[in-house]
Amino acid sequence: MSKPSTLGGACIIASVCVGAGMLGLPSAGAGAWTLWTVLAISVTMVMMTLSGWLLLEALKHYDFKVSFNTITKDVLKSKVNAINNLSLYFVGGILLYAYISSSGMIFGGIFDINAKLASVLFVIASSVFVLHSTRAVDRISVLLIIFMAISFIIGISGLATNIQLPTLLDSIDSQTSLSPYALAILPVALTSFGYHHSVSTMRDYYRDENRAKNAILGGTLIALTFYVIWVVCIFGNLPRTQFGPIVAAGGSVDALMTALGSVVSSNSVKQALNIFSIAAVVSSFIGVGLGVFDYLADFFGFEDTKQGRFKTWAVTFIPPLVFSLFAPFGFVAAIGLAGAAATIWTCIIPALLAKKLRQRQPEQQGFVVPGGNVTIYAVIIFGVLTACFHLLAMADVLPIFQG
Ligand SMILES: N[C@@H](Cc1ccccc1)C(=O)O
Repeated sequence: MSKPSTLGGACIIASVCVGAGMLGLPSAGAGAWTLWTVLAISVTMVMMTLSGWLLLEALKHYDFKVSFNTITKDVLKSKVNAINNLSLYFVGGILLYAYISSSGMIFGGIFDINAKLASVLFVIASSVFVLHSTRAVDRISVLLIIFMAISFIIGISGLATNIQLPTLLDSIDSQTSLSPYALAILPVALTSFGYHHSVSTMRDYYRDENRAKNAILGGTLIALTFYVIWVVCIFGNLPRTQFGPIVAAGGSVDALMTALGSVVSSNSVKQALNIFSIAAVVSSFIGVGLGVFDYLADFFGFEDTKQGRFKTWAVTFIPPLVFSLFAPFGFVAAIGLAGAAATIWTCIIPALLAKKLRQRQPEQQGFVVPGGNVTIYAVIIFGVLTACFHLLAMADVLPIFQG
């Protein structure tokens, strides 16, 4: 059998990364604008790659099939593992919540119905695939990814040819200092580079840490490339001053698309961007939904029968739906909150695992992340600060861009 290619694994990691975070980046970065946003996402990419590598290094002491859950329980004990699991579930739940809220607004607008009714109909229609089987999700995902790829290319090339340098660099409004806004991007950027539940899958896929390491780096590099193109194309077309209504709408995807629609003259580019955003929301909803579904089925011990799957469906989708109907609080805020929680299992726990295992076995063989303890502390500090930035932004302590 031929060995799996590094590029294949890199694409898997990139497709796990690309999702809600990417859709939230333009609104989260509007305050800091192009240069600071690109800097913030680049720093995040480096830290999130290192944290994935630290998890990989920790896993090398175990069997290829060993998962995140098992290693955390073994090295850091049950209490920390419970926190790890809780934050994993929380991130899945809040991402579903964000998708349900934005799909309600998108489809409510398209079909001219109430957004809440649209959310309910969206959940029923899309979660059917998850309820049916992983195979159904696999099929529909391929279709959605084809739609996404084509519409992304058309939409982005339409935007790219229309980039205005003064808009991109915000040189008209050079008086305002943009740097204080850069901190608020980090939680959303952290979400956009979250892939860490797939690290053990990658290791088992290659059965070689060094190749898995390259696939992870390749994946985060592909994601970074997408994000930079995405942000530059949007910031080069939509002036910073026009982000006011988008920020006021909580950075929702449909508000972003409406604003883009007003500055893009080509109808086909407008349509392509709309199709892209819908396909991105639906595919991420189904992808994250399947992850949470499998996780909860295992957690509650629900069987893989019709009745069992229905129970799992209910615990997976009803809580985020109910929250989005009764407590809507904005897309970007939800994505940032996901980042603040994800930092636990994407930065802090991987660094602690590697640290503990380096102490346990000072004579290290095989894959070791470069930089010694400096890398470990840098990842932990980055993770803690990112969570703090989100909490500070929520408490109105960090400057928030209002447009
Ligand atoms: N990166 C994913 C979400 C995610 C976060 C954390 C871990 C795994 C996945 C997205 O932006 O949609």
